[in-house]
Amino acid sequence: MSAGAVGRPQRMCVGSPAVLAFGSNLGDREATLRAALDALAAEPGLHVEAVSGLYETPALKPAGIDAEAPAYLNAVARVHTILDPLALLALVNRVEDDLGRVREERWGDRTIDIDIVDYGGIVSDDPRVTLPHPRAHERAFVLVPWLDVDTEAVVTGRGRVADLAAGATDPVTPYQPSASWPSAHWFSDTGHGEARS
Ligand SMILES: Nc1ncnc2c1ncn2[C@@H]1O[C@H](COP(=O)(O)OP(=O)(O)OP(=O)(O)O)[C@@H](O)[C@H]1O
Ligand SMILES: Nc1nc2c(c(=O)[nH]1)N=C(CO)CN2
Repeated sequence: MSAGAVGRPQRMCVGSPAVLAFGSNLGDREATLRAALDALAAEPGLHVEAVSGLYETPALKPAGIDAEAPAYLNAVARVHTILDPLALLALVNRVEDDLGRVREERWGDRTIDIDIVDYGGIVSDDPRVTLPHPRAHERAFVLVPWLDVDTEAVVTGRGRVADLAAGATDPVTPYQPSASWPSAHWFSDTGHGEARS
């Protein structure tokens, strides 16, 4: 045992930090996002450390912004998890399925979408879970909420989230959540949701 270790409280830090992006443009969007957060927070292998505010964003489709489609609410959460990337993907896919996600057209309207934006800064070209998320660096609807939970965040290989957000052109409007939407440091200390004041 090294000198100085005796008697000093040690915090074990196993697992990896990860960043999840959430979007919803069908149904009760805020309630669905909140249900997704609650479902993830109830998982023993994952700790939700911080949750962004909500942002309303026009739907981005393969042909560009679609002003006729229902607008999204987007949010980002910073988590810590002992799940590896594929297990984390399986978990978020299960949460999506439980919340009525239907997979039809690419970038089609959906009750819930959960993407793994970053996992410990690693780079992977596995098509099942590409890291960092291959389009996160160009999406203001990911970058702006991400800044809420980590002002110093970096997209591996792309640069600082703050700089990328400043250069992204898709419109993002802060959305006033209900009183029960979690504060930015939800779960960080107590493990229980604390409402945004
Ligand atoms: N980082 C990642 N996070 C989530 N899914 C990923 C990731 N990398 C690859 N995938 C794969 O992408 C596939 C399609 O996912 P999904 O239907 O959520 O895409 P999308 O949300 O419509 O589009 P986009 O990926 O542009 O956000 C999934 O089957 C999943 O295996
Ligand atoms: N505004 C907005 N547009 C999207 C979003 C999203 O979360 N927000 N997600 C998509 C596929 O992941 C496609 N288009």
